[in-house]
Amino acid sequence: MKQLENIGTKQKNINKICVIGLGYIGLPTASMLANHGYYVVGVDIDEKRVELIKNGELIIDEPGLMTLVKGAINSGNLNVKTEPEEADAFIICVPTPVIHDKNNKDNNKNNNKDNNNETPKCDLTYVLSAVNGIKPYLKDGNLVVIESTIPPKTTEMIYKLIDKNIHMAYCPERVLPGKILKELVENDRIVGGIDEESSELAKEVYKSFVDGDIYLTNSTTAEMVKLMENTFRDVNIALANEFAKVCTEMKVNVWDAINLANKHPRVNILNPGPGVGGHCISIDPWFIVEKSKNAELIKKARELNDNMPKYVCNLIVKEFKKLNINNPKVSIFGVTYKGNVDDTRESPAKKIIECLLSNDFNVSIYDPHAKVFEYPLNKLEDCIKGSDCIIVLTDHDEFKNFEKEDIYEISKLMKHKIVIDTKNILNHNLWKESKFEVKLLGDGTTWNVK
Ligand SMILES: NC(=O)c1ccc[n+]([C@@H]2O[C@H](COP(=O)([O-])OP(=O)(O)OC[C@H]3O[C@@H](n4cnc5c(N)ncnc54)[C@H](O)[C@@H]3O)[C@@H](O)[C@H]2O)c1
Ligand SMILES: CC(=O)N[C@@H]1[C@@H](OP(=O)(O)OP(=O)(O)OC[C@H]2O[C@@H](n3ccc(=O)[nH]c3=O)[C@H](O)[C@@H]2O)O[C@H](CO)[C@@H](O)[C@@H]1O
Repeated sequence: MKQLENIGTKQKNINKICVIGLGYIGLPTASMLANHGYYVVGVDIDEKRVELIKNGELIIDEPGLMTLVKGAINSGNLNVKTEPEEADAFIICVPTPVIHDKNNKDNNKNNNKDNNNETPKCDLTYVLSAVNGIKPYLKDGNLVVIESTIPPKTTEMIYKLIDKNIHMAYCPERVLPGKILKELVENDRIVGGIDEESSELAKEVYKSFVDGDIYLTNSTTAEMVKLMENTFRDVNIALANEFAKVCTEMKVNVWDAINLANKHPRVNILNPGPGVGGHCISIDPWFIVEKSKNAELIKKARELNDNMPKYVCNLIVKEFKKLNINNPKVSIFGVTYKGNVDDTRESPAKKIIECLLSNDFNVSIYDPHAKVFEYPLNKLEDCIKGSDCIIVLTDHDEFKNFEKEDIYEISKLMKHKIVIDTKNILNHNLWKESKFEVKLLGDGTTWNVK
């Protein structure tokens, strides 16, 4: 194993870049680099995905992405395949999900209070296998960049595993799904090199397409910065969710209360909802909890958000008992983790559906964006036929834009006219005009139970 400071002279010209992992992050990044003059080899272990990309077929529902990808492929600057090859730089964009490790001794040590020995931790399997995959092609002087979100000190750990005289940096990705192409160019970037030379070299690569500022730091600080950004959002959403629960108890409308509280010049409360999903905010804070014994608030917020689906389900179950509707048929509107995206990873809808099914509800699902889901997806009409209630779980534009006529047509197909809005996105007056009883998450005035 080599020491961090033991780095010799390194080559500085980067012309060819290998991007490992062609998902939501790797594919836009590879295409962007290719469209900015680099020769890029995009690598994914998923053969089907590689074939689809080669044929210019849509694999990710992200505005403008496929045009960018097709442009890159047609220019001859982007070649996609299943195996890496020699290059000047390698950028790793593979998944970093969480695993629930019951036997993690660190958990016992770090979280002595309220510890159920199941604190999730980062699954580095994909990152390590990507690193192993590029090892045979690495040469002295190459640059290796990790973009995958990882726990603090992981870049240093991986650097020590590589038996070559390379540059290395952690450059977290900060783009917002739904606005990836815009934010890829406009966002400021953090580049955390294993040393200053590595930071400078990585900055040169990103400078080719980033209009935002590029800030240099060390790799562990960059790792913390990424995790702190998503934790900040998670903790603030947890606060909004807790307010929703309290307001339901108090028979207050949390949305009105938040709106009024946000009139204060230094208050900006986020939106409550059925839970926090996606491959980022719902998992990244665990990477801090895993490494630190001081992350009490972060852990609590994560648990609170993770419990929202159960809270929503229990509220619905109790309300139906009160309404005396047995074995209700409910129509779920939206199962992606948030509005106008196709990604269902860690979606709160999954947990809510599981819970409703276990309470003998009949469940049918409509989602105009989701392509793959654990449960069958239906057309709108099939989903609502004979239904007792619509439950809106995702803020898709299609739901916001229902017009009076659409709602009337929906109402004709339903058995009972109840709609539960967990995102506060429907035009409630229009639904009421079609004789719907509207129940709003966090509005205690609309629920019979609390
Ligand atoms: N999705 C986001 O909005 C977002 C934003 C910022 C950061 N991130 C982080 O970026 C990373 C990637 O996330 P994503 O959403 O793009 O994931 P993704 O699942 O969409 O894509 C990852 C791709 O990597 C491929 N892959 C897995 N192992 C591989 C290997 N050894 N070699 C080559 N390919 C391999 C998979 O087949 C998949 O196509 C994660 O760490 C995530 O936390 C994601
Ligand atoms: C700090 C930050 O902004 N990071 C972004 C985030 O992207 P994201 O798409 O995961 O983030 P969100 O849009 O916040 O959605 C997450 C979940 O929270 C729910 N939600 C949201 C707001 C709210 O007020 N109430 C809620 O309940 C929403 O429905 C959904 O389930 O992580 C990416 C990867 O690291 C980053 O790159 C990207 O910058």
